[in-house]
Amino acid sequence: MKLVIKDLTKTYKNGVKAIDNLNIEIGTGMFGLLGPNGAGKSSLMRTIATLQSPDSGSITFGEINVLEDKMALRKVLGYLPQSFGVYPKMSAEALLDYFATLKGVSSKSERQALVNEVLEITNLYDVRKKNVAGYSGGMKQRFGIAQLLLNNPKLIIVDEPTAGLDPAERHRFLNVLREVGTNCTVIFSTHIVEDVKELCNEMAILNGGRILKQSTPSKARAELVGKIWTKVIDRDDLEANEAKYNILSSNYNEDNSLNIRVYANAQPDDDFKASEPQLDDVYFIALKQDEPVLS
Ligand SMILES: Nc1ncnc2c1ncn2[C@@H]1O[C@H](COP(=O)(O)OP(=O)(O)OP(=O)(O)O)[C@@H](O)[C@H]1O
Repeated sequence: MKLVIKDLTKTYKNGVKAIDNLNIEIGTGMFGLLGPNGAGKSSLMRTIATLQSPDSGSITFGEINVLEDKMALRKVLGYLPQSFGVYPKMSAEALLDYFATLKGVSSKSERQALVNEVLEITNLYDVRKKNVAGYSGGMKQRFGIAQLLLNNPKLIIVDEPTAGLDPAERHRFLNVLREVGTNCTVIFSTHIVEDVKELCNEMAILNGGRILKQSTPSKARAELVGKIWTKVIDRDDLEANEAKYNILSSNYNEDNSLNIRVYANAQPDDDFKASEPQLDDVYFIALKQDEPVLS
């Protein structure tokens, strides 16, 4: 099923235009929505999840007119918000059983089978008897996925789920999401380029409430072949180089020199070496091209 968003706009009461005439089509699979803080990711996700209304535009998911038939969308939606709030002192197993009851699964044995299944998928089965309130950040995020899987969603929205997770927990979380995302539409928002690289078959870069680019990670990188150049410079020369070249990023080397990555259609000068394009380059170029031109 395809999610189609047309001419979507949302301005908050304080005058901030968080979504600005946004158009996008998202098909089955893992879709990464990449953007810096304040880009409008949460606003877009909350709007798709029917938790807030836009000023104008349309959203359809398959046959469902999302803005007009909110209940129909909610039946097929699994949503993990950026912060889930406070958990009661209940075991994961008991809490999931309670959620399943709320979702209308009245048979105890059916609930048990369902709860066990989602605990297995999210790798929480061994810790099912522990209080969710005492779970680590990563376990809580996986629990968030377990609860949304209870109603077998066709559209899953997860808002910056890896923020604040340590590398091992992040890895475990991404593995769970990868498994979940094989036969439905998963929209995953993040400001971490690496998340998209590891997980998503489609991606879009969002800033200022607009889609700057939509592509696949590999296509987006392929477009930059022959256009990314690196050079080692003295750290004191950064400003001079910034004035001369289109620098995308710079990293310190052990000897305190800097490795700069530059975007240019041809080798800027003899000291530059061609470099294989990375997804970070795609992201930084999209954001740079979106910067207002100062006069
Ligand atoms: N309820 C609100 N009222 C007013 N302004 C808001 C509200 N929610 C978000 N904003 C503003 O809208 C813009 C987009 O915010 P949003 O939270 O959608 O971005 P984001 O990409 O999810 O960023 P972050 O990663 O920081 O959550 C920001 O300028 C933010 O300050």
